[in-house]
Amino acid sequence: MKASNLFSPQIVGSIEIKNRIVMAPMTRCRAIDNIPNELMAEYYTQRSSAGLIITEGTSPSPNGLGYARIPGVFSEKQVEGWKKTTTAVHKNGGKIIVQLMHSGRISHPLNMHKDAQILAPSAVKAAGQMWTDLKGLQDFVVPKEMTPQEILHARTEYVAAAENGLFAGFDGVELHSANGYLLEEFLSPISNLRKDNYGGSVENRCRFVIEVVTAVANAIGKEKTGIRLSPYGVASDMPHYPEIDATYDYLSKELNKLDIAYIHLVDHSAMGAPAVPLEIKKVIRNNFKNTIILCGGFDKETAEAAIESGLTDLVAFGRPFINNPDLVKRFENNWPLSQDLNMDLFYTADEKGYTDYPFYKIE
Ligand SMILES: Cc1cc2nc3c(=O)[nH]c(=O)nc-3n(C[C@H](O)[C@H](O)[C@H](O)COP(=O)(O)O)c2cc1C
Repeated sequence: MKASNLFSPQIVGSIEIKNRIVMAPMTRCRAIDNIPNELMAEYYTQRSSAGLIITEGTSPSPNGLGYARIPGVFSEKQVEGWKKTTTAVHKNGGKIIVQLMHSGRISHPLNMHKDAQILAPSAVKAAGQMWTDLKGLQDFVVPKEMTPQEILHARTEYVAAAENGLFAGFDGVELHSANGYLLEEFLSPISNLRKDNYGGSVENRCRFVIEVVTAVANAIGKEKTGIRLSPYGVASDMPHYPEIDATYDYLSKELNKLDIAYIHLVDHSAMGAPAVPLEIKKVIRNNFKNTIILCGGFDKETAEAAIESGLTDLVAFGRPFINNPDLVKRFENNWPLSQDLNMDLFYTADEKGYTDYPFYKIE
């Protein structure tokens, strides 16, 4: 039998990782008062045999805390809270990156501090609803169109949060420019109707993302900076538009010029979304010379094949890491994966369905 290619050490930017298995970012809503806690440290530590952990979406700003109980990394308490996770993961030999997720229009006032604002490139409401702890499911609201000053301010919030992330002990930062949140809202001409130099042409729609990446890379180092993209993704009401290919072709070329550590590409077809055309994955792969991470619906065999084909360097696994804290060991030993994934407990508040999934036991 051919040896697996999943277990060779790699270097991502400046981060040395022990295998090619990445734990995908997953919001789990355990951060009571938006502050990372001991329970979260335990959850990530259980999964620290991954070559690289990418945390759940973590807000750089009070304005980006759209969901109930998601963490931030903009206050001193949040930074102190995250240190518990980074210290424990490092002690266990793992590497961990914080995903900066500004939820933009995918927010509800009931989830946010009363002085926070729901901001987006344009005042275009997303279709759909979101969970609030106070009143259950609620419709999205019309966001406030960002002024040029608010755009500048949001960029400074990303930079401060990235710096806080390193101070909290993270090995790097992933900018969440996927799945319909603030950064992707700028990329799409359906959520971005601006008439200034942040809207209209491909170059203008990519401007905010490129400015944020540039500023973060300048602040913490390009070798510690990555980005997540979801071309053709439809999550959070992001319909397809005719210039998708042109947008991601341009964006990936610009990201290559910035020489950042990685691009993390998402394909949610395994979750019922339309498939991401292979062609756009290849375009991004060819345009971008540093590390590519692919994510979405992989198992051990398809991950090995994707690496073998040259389409990606690393593979991220999301749901399999929830109910298989020892996913890496199971892959290494060809042990069966757990089948009991409880989706009802994805976003609840306590340890059930979070830190209580068992490690594999040989009978
Ligand atoms: C419970 C849950 C929470 C998620 N939260 C995030 C998130 O915070 N940020 C993000 O970029 N993707 C998020 N995702 C998407 C995953 O990172 C991943 O792309 C998706 O689960 C597909 O990979 P899989 O088929 O291996 O599960 C989430 C997925 C799940 C299941």
